[in-house]
Amino acid sequence: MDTAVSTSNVPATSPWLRIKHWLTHLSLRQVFVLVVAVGLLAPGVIFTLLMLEWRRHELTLQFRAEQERVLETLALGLRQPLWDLSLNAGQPLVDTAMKDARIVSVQVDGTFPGEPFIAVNLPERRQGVVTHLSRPVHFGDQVIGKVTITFDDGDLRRRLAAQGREYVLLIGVMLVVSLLLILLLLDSRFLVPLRRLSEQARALTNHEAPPGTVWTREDEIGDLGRQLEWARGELHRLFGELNDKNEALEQDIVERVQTEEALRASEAKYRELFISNLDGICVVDMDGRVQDANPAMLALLGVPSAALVGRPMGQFVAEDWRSYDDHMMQHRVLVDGHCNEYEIELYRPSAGLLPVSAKGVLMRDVDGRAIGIWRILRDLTERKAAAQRMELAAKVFDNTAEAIMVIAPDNRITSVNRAFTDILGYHADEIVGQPSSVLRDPSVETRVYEEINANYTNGGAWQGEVPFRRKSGGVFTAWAQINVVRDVTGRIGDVVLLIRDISDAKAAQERILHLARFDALTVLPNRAYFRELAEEAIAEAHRHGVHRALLFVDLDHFKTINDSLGHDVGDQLLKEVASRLNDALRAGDAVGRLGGDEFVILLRNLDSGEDASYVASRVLERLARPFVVDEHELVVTPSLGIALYPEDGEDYDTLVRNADAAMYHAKEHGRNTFRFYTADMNARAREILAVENQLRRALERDEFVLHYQPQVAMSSGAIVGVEALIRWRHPERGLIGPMQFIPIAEERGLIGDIGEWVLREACRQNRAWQDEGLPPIEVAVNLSAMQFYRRDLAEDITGILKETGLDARWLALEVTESVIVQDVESTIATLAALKAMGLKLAIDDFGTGYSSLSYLKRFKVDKLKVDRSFVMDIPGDADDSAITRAVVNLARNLGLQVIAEGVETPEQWSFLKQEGCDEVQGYLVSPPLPAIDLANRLARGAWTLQG
Ligand SMILES: Nc1nc2c(ncn2[C@@H]2O[C@H](COP(=O)(O)O[C@H]3[C@@H](O)[C@H](n4cnc5c(=O)[nH]c(N)nc54)O[C@@H]3COP(=O)(O)O)[C@@H](O)[C@H]2O)c(=O)[nH]1
Repeated sequence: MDTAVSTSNVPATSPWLRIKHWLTHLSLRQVFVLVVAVGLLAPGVIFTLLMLEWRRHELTLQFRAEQERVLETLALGLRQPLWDLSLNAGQPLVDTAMKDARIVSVQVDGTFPGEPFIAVNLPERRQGVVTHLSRPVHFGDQVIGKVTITFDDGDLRRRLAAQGREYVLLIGVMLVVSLLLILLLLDSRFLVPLRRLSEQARALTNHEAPPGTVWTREDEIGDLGRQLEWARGELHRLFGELNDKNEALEQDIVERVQTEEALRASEAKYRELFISNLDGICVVDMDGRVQDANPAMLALLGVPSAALVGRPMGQFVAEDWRSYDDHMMQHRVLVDGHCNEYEIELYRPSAGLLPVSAKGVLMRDVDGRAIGIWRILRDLTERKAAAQRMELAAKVFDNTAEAIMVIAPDNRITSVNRAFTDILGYHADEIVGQPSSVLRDPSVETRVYEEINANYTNGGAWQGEVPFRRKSGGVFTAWAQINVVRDVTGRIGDVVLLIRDISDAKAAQERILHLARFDALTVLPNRAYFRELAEEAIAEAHRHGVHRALLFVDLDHFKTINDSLGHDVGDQLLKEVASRLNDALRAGDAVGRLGGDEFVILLRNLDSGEDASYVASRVLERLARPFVVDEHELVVTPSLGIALYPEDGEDYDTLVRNADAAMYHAKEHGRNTFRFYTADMNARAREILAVENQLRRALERDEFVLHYQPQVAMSSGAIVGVEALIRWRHPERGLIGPMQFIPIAEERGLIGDIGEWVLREACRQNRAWQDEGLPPIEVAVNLSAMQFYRRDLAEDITGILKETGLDARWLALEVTESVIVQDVESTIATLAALKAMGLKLAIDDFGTGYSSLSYLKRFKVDKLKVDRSFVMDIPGDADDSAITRAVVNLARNLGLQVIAEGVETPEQWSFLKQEGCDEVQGYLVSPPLPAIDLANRLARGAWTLQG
């Protein structure tokens, strides 16, 4: 290889060198082939050339002889024709000669001048070299002409070339055969064994150990092969030994390198440990002088290396601790080889004293002699602070008001504080070691606790309300703060639980929430909370496409009771009403108090509007029974308005507004009833609002006026009294009847002032009539419930009578039956007081209310007024006739007067007269009249049926 490289690098400067270079690259086989080829080819070529030359010479001689013969023949043959100058005789001879293809031309010249005698020329026969041969033609001794023949040697050349090719072919075949034979011999005898020898030699060179080769040949090659085989065996053995030694050596080297590396690594590690150790470490010699110090030690002392190394370590120990430290070094480290940790203070030149823990370890050399001391110092500042913190934490742990419990990862309680034992009732000994689940409230599903566990496990902390069970079994709600303590790997360690008993706060919160949501008096949902409930129910109904109903409930004349009997009674009544409303509802329905005497009912379970009317009827029925409050037996009727979802409104406000409008409608229709909302009610509600506003100004503007309807005695036809009936001279709407504004005035609390005006005006007018000299008559004034139950009613009337100068006996008060039964006891007292003043008292609309006969006896009234609804159909209607008859009889039996109102027909008159009714009032006699007209009627005298 090396040779090849060097050889190839030799520049081929000369052809010889190039050939040499080429030859060195030839294989042995190529060399053999080359030698054999050259060896065979050279004699072959020479032989061929010689043979060819000899042949050419032979053929040339033969060709010359033939030329001479032809020339001779022709010269002889033309002797006669030329002599005779007979072309005919000469021409055939020439033509015959021209048949020889080697003759290009024949020219026969005579001795005469001019044209040749015969000339035949075929130039196309010229292919090689031509020779011109001439011979004189003798006739006798005389030369008579000359024959010239031009010969072409092309044929001769062709024959020579063919001969050459034959020789070349022969030599070629000989060469190939010879080569093949030689190569065969070469291969079997030389090249193959040589190749084997070469492989053996290569194997030796490559230190390989091929299988042993057996040489049987007895020639030089066999000898060489055997020698090589021996050498191979020897080499193999030697290499084996060498390899073993090498391996052992390598192993040795590897081990040594490893040991050195381990040593270096260990040294580096310990050096690194020394350098990076957070503890201050220094080496001091046996005199106590610092030999080496790590960065932590320098940092601890706050000095550079130069200020420490070489100095006695004792200089850096606080003076108070120096002898103790010395003692530890001398008597512990030097004697025992080491000492346990002890505390001293270091003196730091620039930063004062530092508490440290100190340790010493004796250093020995290989012979065990002490050569120094390792001094290890650790800053105790943080540890001391931590200890203080721990101490503080322990104090906090024990003295905190919140119960603290620590739970180990296996869910067992590992420690609790004093507050824990106080709050949960367990002594620490009883609870530590127990599973935390003993504190669970058994009524709460385990799943809830598992969820809490999962929450703080995932988040690391959790806080919230958790129910806990005390040792006593009692359960309380606690605010628990759970914190997970994780180790540096993030694994959950202990769990710390802070438990604050919030049962009181919770109760207070619930109370507050309750107060915020529920009406304090009735404990019904208040306006705001009821709205929430209703809006929820509406949203739910919207989702499910179902119906809801809202019932607006307003108590009729509740204000009267409140004002007359006081707020305590009113409150009690409202509570009772609330309770009865609740009782009237089915589960799922709800009632709330909007304020005052206004309640609202939410019906969830509703199939149709009929259901709502059913509930409304039940409410009416439940409230119909008298309420007994503080010995007062009170009758309170409600008016209800019903609005349906979604027909009458799709939101709470609309539904309430429409139910309210419907409720007013119910009030307008006699109260104690219910009405479903209809679209026109809102218009009516607006109208009512407008009326209310105008009513407030009507008194100031003197827009009220009284009409008087005569009441005549049936026996004489004389007008014995009048009923004062209010009218409103509305600036735009003209004269308005009381039914259109009295209920509104009552509802809106305006009736007090209006009623007072009516009383005063009626008394004034009656007195005026008397002053005019008209026959004295009673004037009956209607009292609304609110007026009737006013505490100072008697006082007011006394004042008015006094003011107007009317004698009390000419004033009658009409109170409806439904009003007086609202509070029987109060009524009795009020009626007695009024009676004592000398007034007349009549029960209006008698028969329509719920008065009991026993009460009637106790009511000090003078007159019963049969309601127009009974009179209307007498005598035709048997029931009404019977009722009217019964009322007349009752009055007579009780010693009361009886008056029938709404008498319109003579038949009614006759029936009433026949039954013994005392007085009548009605259109038959006269409609209500202005004061002046009434005065005229009075002046006219008695009324008769005919007149
Ligand atoms: N608290 C007060 N209430 C009052 C006052 N003024 C009237 N009212 C009450 O208003 C109701 C309606 O009164 P009014 O429209 O005046 O009707 C009275 C008569 O006009 C009517 N009447 C009388 N006779 C007939 C008749 O033959 N047919 C018929 N259809 N109606 C008739 O009856 C009303 C009187 O009824 P009553 O009081 O029950 O006797 C009415 O309830 C009044 O009480 C007031 O100042 N304060």
